[in-house]
Amino acid sequence: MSWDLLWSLLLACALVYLGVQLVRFVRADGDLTLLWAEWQGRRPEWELSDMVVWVTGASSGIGEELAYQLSKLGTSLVLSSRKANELERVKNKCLEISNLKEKDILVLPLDLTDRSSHEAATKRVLQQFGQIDILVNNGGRGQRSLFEETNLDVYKAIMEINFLGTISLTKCVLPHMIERKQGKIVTMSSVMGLVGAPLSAGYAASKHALHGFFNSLRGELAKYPEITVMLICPGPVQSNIVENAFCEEISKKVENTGNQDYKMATSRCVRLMLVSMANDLKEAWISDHPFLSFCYIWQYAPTWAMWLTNKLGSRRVRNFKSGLDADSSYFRPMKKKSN
Ligand SMILES: NC(=O)c1ccc[n+]([C@@H]2O[C@H](COP(=O)([O-])OP(=O)(O)OC[C@H]3O[C@@H](n4cnc5c(N)ncnc54)[C@H](O)[C@@H]3O)[C@@H](O)[C@H]2O)c1
Repeated sequence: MSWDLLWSLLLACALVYLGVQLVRFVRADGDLTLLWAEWQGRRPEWELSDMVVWVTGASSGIGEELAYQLSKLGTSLVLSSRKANELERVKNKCLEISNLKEKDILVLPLDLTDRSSHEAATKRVLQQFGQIDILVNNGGRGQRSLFEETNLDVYKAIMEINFLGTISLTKCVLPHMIERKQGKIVTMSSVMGLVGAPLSAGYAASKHALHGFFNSLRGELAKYPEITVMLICPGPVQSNIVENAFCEEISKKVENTGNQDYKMATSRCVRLMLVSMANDLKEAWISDHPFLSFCYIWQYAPTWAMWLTNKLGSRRVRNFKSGLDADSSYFRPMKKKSN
């Protein structure tokens, strides 16, 4: 074989390899550490069964799906949110689809804003299971309104739920994890904890606050290497988040919740959360493109990202002002992975 032929073959192989990597990157729905963990890392099925997991916001959306996927892994569950009936519904479905028994699932209604109740709730969980291996701080609310038109009470309320409620529950559970020198504190942030976007200033602020808080707390816990502090940052995911979002006034509801087809399937988001938990990832970005690439641009070229945000954001605001769903008119439904 001549050298020319050999070089051509090598070049062709290299191009195919680069092509495959490019396609992988374009189809990616997680950051690079997460994709690596999914490909080569520990399986949730090996790591998470037999644990006790406390999920807040378990009555709908991501928290509800998390309860289902965890139940199939055999984890004991504590299901919390404000809505007892909905939690019972989720519990019954968990019992139906898994081998868990009645005693393995505790329904524990809890309001994140009622901070004085968090200590007693923690005691109740310990009384039932004797331990908490994972706390998933998932409960939260979105916001969709312009700053100029939004009452300050809305910003106060969103910080009470998404930030103060989350750190209050963490403060109650952490001493128990420290005593055992092990545990995982998994907090639901968002792509909006990494970037900003018009109409969501209060929501983005509450999620950015979680990053500042938990990234600092992780340092304080460095002497307990078996305690992991994790931040999960999903892009748009199918759930009730828009329906439940705050608007200009506390009592007002979002008028047009729009079409959810373009969003990531809830089951896929939760599968990637489980992979992140099994592999102790400190931060995981879970999102389809273009939101995922937006996170990279925001990190590496913030000024360009902000220029882009202004371009795309002004259309978002226009949609919102004309009564359309702010987002869905941007995106064509994309073919999605379901798990
Ligand atoms: N769906 C998305 O596009 C998306 C993207 C990024 C991050 N998130 C985050 O995921 C988490 C779950 O949201 P979701 O999308 O499933 O929305 P969702 O509205 O379907 O679920 C929110 C859950 O939080 C609970 N909750 C709300 N206020 C509460 C309170 N005061 N006390 C206790 N529980 C309360 C609700 O009852 C519900 O169970 C939230 O923290 C949200 O910010 C969602």
